[in-house]
Amino acid sequence: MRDLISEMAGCLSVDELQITRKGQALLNVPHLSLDGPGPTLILGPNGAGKSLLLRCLHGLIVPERGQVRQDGALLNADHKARQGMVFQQPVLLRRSVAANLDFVLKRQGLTRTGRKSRIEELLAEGGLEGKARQSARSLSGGEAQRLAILRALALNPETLFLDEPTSALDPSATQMIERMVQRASARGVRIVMVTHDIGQARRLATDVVMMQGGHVVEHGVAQQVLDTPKSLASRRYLAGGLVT
Ligand SMILES: Nc1ncnc2c1ncn2[C@@H]1O[C@H](COP(=O)(O)OP(=O)(O)OP(=O)(O)O)[C@@H](O)[C@H]1O
Repeated sequence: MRDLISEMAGCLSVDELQITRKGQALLNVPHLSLDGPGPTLILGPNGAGKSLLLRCLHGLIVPERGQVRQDGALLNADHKARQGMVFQQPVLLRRSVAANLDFVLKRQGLTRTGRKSRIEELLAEGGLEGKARQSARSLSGGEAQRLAILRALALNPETLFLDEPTSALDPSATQMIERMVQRASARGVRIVMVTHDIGQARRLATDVVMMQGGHVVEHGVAQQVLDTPKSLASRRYLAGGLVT
């Protein structure tokens, strides 16, 4: 089963990735391969380059050097169309909850009836039944983030990138998002998620990428990285120490 899920989700990798601004190296990743069976969580201090890496993997930023590959092929428009991204602040249309979902479902060419039943399914998945007609802008922070995730999932992505999706949410709202992430992962969606929440990494991750200063300082099985980190930077970060 693990092999099957891994095969479904494919392999995302980067080689010789470099981003510099004004002569300063912001990201320098010689190689990283994300091909584990479950969620990858990316951790590290502020400014470590986590969001930049996520944006490169999603093709939002084109690095001046290096390559991003999906299943060995250079990341292309087809790959990107099968990726979804959710940001820390949900970006929603000034429309109803249902219309936000309908907007993306129309791109899949579903009939009106098909879209209606898919919207119902998605609302149930996100615990937003009864909110279909409510303005998306009037949702609570947790509800809005769930809608943002549903909108990304509506396109049946192979890979879902999440950049600190729960950093502004309370524990119960966070738990709802984590369950959505776990269910998506169990359905074979590759999850790549940035977090500062070490407990969240323990709850969700199969593998953990630790970053510092634009470098991947460690990547391995979640429990090993979190319990017995090899690098000093990881040990300091996980101990809550100052990482410079
Ligand atoms: N467009 C840009 N121009 C110049 N510098 C940038 C740009 N985007 C990011 N940076 C810098 O790159 C570094 C890494 O930023 P990034 O947002 O990836 O960090 P992060 O690990 O996600 O941090 P945080 O946990 O605070 O969100 C930071 O020093 C940031 O200021």
